Amino acid sequence: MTTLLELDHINKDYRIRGFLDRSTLHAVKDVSFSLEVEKPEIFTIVGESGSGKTTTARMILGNETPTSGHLRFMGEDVAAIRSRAERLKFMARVQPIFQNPFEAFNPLTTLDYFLFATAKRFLGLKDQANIEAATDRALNHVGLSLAEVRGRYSHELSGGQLQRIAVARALIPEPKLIVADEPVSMVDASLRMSIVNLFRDLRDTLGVSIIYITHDLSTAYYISDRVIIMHRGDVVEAGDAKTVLGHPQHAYSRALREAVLPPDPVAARRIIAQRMASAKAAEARQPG
Ligand SMILES: Nc1ncnc2c1ncn2[C@@H]1O[C@H](COP(=O)(O)OP(=O)(O)OP(=O)(O)O)[C@@H](O)[C@H]1O
Repeated sequence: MTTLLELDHINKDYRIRGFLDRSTLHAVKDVSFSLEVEKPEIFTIVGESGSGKTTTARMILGNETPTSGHLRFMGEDVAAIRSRAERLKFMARVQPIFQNPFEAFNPLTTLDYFLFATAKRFLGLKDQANIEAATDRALNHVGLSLAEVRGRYSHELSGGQLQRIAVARALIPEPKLIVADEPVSMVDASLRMSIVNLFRDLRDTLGVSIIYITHDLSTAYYISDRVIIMHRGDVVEAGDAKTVLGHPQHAYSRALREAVLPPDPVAARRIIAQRMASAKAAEARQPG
């Protein structure tokens, strides 16, 4: 087996400068996991707001450097990538998909422009026919074609369609890993499943692995192969998705599963804290 991605005891601290003092925020604490080339999978990171999911994603994408630990992609330490050429090669193989597809595309420019620019930058293509062929191929993987997208602006499409195009853009460089940070939270509820189903198709047809970051347990349960649950920077549970999400062991994971969380993060956090307190109280009442 060849290791695609390895997080080896990763920590990320931020120095917080207060009015009078400084403190350290441990955003990610001792996270370790790895993905294999030969076994493409949907690896999901679940947690509420502030649990360290995005920081972990940013480190995997090479946009943040771990405070300690090693993050390796295809055996190479990501923090050691220095040259522009090496960086471009890494970026082609590890592609991001972000939460808000409307922010991903400049509203004043047609969508095909971005797709062509990606093909030129990462595939080094110069000939327009080749650029268009690569773009069309990527769009076909998400159920679209260049003919449907050509000349259109982001405001002409729905969030769901636009997120599909964002997935197509990520596919153009032929990545081995996609890091999707809350990719469906701004998409209409009725279209969420179709986007996550797409991830499953990409895993199976293209052999691409996906790090799926979400606070949505239902899509996580439905598509994930493996899952880790993060809480305040710690991995509190890890393993096969159906086992972890179906039979959560940790009080926080159980609270997450049982909570039907409101969209307001403060209210969601309050509910989780209440449920954890009652779970702890129930555990304390258990004899032995
Ligand atoms: N650049 C930064 N400087 C200081 N603190 C940061 C920075 N980035 C993140 N943090 C803090 O690190 C913690 C983890 O944040 P992170 O964004 O990784 O969580 P998250 O689970 O992705 O939440 P969300 O879904 O809200 O993005 C939070 O307390 C956050 O405020």
